[in-house]
Amino acid sequence: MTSNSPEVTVDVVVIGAGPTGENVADRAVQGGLSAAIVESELVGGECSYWACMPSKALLRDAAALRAARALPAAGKAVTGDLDATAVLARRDQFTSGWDDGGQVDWLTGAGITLVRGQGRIADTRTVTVTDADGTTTTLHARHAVVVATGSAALIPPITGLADVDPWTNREATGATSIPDRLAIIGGGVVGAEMATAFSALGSQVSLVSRTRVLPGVEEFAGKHVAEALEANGVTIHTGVDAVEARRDDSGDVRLTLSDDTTVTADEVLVAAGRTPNTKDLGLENVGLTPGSWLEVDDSLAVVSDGTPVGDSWLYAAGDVNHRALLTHHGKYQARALGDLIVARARGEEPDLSTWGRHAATADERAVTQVIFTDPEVIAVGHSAESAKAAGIEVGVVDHDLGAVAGSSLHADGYRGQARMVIDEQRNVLVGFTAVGPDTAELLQAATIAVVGEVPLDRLWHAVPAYPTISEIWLRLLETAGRDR
Ligand SMILES: Cc1cc2nc3c(=O)[nH]c(=O)nc-3n(C[C@H](O)[C@H](O)[C@H](O)COP(=O)(O)OP(=O)(O)OC[C@H]3O[C@@H](n4cnc5c(N)ncnc54)[C@H](O)[C@@H]3O)c2cc1C
Ligand SMILES: NC(=O)c1ccc[n+]([C@@H]2O[C@H](COP(=O)([O-])OP(=O)(O)OC[C@H]3O[C@@H](n4cnc5c(N)ncnc54)[C@H](O)[C@@H]3O)[C@@H](O)[C@H]2O)c1
Repeated sequence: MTSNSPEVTVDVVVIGAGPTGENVADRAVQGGLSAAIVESELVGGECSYWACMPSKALLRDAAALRAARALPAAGKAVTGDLDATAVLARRDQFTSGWDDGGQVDWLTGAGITLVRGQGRIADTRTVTVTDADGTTTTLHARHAVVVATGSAALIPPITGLADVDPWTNREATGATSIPDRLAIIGGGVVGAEMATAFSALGSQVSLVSRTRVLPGVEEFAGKHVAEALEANGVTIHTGVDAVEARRDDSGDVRLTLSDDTTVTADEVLVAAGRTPNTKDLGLENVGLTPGSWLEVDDSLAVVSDGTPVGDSWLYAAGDVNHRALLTHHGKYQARALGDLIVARARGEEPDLSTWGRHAATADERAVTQVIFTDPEVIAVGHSAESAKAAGIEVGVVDHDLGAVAGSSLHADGYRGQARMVIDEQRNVLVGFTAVGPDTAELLQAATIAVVGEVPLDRLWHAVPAYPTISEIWLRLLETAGRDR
């Protein structure tokens, strides 16, 4: 840093302008504080350009086509295959051609100062930002520094993998053409969604996973997705690791699996989990370990050995704190945290009670997720297994989602399943999972039931309209029985 490098003092400095960082800064400004946000790549973060939005744009046309083909007359009206070029062009619209001008306009309009460059924590409440020209700006925060730097694809230590130029989520969501053969390492959410997308767009997909498909959700949901992927021509290898990768002279990638099987492909996508963006963040300057996830307390203050760093000036939200690697949970944390920083700046005590204004209670009790595979998976709160592990007296109620009038009207041969996980002592829902075509929009009803801790007796009065897929609620309640 040179002596004449710019110095700026604001109330709050946020490092990382992904969905989380943008929302923390916005809440702080709405609360009357000044905020600067530091971004080394594109304002909008991974979600806007290489994750949620482009991946869903790659999936949407195929989902619409499937829905039409599940009906006899509409199916007859649909001829031909998906136009992959048109799908990629629509994806480009959603990423604005990887130009963040629109999001920068939003930031500016919200009264947030954008500082472009790599942010590093230099000292207590001090962040240095080095831009592409090497110029360093020093930002001083009167109240708080928030780390919202997100995560990147984890590249596992597989022999030869780095040498085959593997795709990560960035190359997959930004693909400019569809490979004839795509091998995917990882059967989690990214692997399953990208297998759905690329198989529909014309790739011959091989999915390799150490675990079952979608290990993070109830087993029945992953099973439905795996069966559908196989029915769509995806070859699935579960219970195996990819142990070696080589690209031969013809350009083919050969993956050797732990059961000695070989998978040959044109490209290999690594979807084996995430690593925190904390390697080059100056964590060592405040006694933290570079490259680690940032552990936080209930106020989202970064802790080291269980104790907040300094006097709780350093916070972490979004993927980087590893609570729930989902955009909407990062934004939820951001709203609580932005308001908490404002409260503390005003000398007010934050409300960190369960479901209190400044507590991110849903991260523990009601994480919500939609997995946009074929069929879709929705989940909120506990699975049966996680509820048992949490010491809850669990009641599990399952029902065939296809055996509902609304489902049978929705699509011929509709297949799916739904599960309620009940806390028997309190007679409330603590978890809900469903798998089936077009279930995404059912999730919020379940979320309200879980977050509202609505007694099952009262849920009987939430009358689902006939004939909708939501009638699954009535079927589940009937299966659970009214005299509980
Ligand atoms: C393929 C894929 C699909 C996904 N789909 C969904 C989905 O459908 N729904 C969903 O809810 N979630 C989805 N996710 C997860 C979602 O993308 C993340 O949870 C979300 O992006 C996290 O937001 P964030 O703001 O914490 O971090 P990010 O979006 O990663 O943003 C962090 C920002 O910080 C910047 N940054 C990092 N380090 C520095 C530094 N030192 N200085 C300055 N700037 C820095 C980065 O450039 C980035 O812009 C998906 C993920 C993947 C990989
Ligand atoms: N729709 C959504 O909400 C959505 C979509 C995509 C991603 N995401 C989020 O992004 C995060 C990352 O997703 P992800 O799929 O990368 O990670 P993940 O942790 O969900 O799954 C990783 C998978 O890779 C497997 N694996 C790891 N190393 C392996 C190896 N060497 N060989 C074979 N298999 C291996 C694991 O067993 C696991 O099945 C998730 O937490 C998810 O919440 C969300």
